[in-house]
Amino acid sequence: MQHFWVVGTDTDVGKTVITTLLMRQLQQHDLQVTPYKPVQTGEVCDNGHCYYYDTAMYEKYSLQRLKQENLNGYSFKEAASPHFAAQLEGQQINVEHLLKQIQLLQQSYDVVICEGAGGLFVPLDTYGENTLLDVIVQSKLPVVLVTRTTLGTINHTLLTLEALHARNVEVLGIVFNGDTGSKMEQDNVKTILQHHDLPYATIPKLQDILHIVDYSISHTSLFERLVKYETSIN
Ligand SMILES: Nc1ncnc2c1ncn2[C@@H]1O[C@H](COP(=O)(O)OP(=O)(O)OP(=O)(O)O)[C@@H](O)[C@H]1O
Ligand SMILES: C[C@H](N)[C@H](N)CCCCCC(=O)O
Ligand SMILES: [Mg+2]
Repeated sequence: MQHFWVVGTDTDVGKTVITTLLMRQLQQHDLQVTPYKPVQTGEVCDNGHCYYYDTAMYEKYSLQRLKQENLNGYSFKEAASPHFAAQLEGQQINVEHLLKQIQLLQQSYDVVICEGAGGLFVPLDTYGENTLLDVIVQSKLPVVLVTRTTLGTINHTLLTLEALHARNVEVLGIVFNGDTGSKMEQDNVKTILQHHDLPYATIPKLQDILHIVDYSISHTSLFERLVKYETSIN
C-alpha cells in the first residue's frame, strides 16, 4: 500500500497537473490508482458545460477507469478559499467525512493520491478550527510538495517544509514545476535542495498541457522514492 498527498506552496502551483502525472505514471506500474480532491472550488462554465478543473483533469488523463464518486469530497462554485466558498453556499466542510473517505479509498486502491487545496494553511471553516494541514496530519499520510521554480519559491518552499516538519509530516520529495531552464531557476532548485536533501523531480513549463501524456518522470529520484515507498498504515 502506498498513499500520499500532493500539496503545494500555494494555489496554482500545479498540484493538479502533478497529481495527474503521478497518477498516470503509477498506473503504468500496474498499480490501481485513484486521485482524490477533498475540497475543490471554482466551477468553470464553457458554452453551457460546467466542470471543475481538478477532477476533470483526472478523468481526462487517467489510464484506468475512475469512479466519479471516489474523486471528490466537496465542490463549491466560487473560486475562493474553501471556508468562504462553502459559506456562500450555506454549507460546512466536515473533516471527519473527508478522513473517512480517504480511509475507505485506501482499502480499495493500491495508491490514493490526495490533492490539497491551495497551500497548507488554507482554512476549511470560518472559525479557523481546521486547515488543510490539520486534515493531512490526521490522515497520517506523507506528502509530495509541489513548488514553483520562479522567483519567490525559495522562501515559499522553505516555509512550507518548516510547517510540515513542525507537525511531523513525512515529506517524500519535491516537484519543482514549470521550469523554463533559466540560471536563476537552476539556482533556486539548488538552494532549496541545499537546505533539504530530498528526492525530487523538475517538470518543465509545457507549451500545452496536453503534452503531459508524453512526459515521464520515471527516471527521477522522486519517482524511485514513490514506487519503493511503503506506508505504515493498513
Ligand atoms: N508544468 C506546467 N506547464 C504548463 N502549464 C502548467 C504546468 N503546471 C501547471 N500548469 C497550468 O497552471 C495552471 C495551474 O495549475 P494547477 O491547476 O495544476 O494548480 P493547482 O496547484 O492544482 O491549483 P489549486 O490550488 O486550484 O488546486 C493550470 O492551468 C495548469 O494547466
Ligand atoms: C480557487 C483556487 N484555485 C483554489 N481552489 C483555492 C485556493 C485557496 C487559497 C486561499 C488562500 O491561501 O488565500
Ligand atoms: Mg488543483
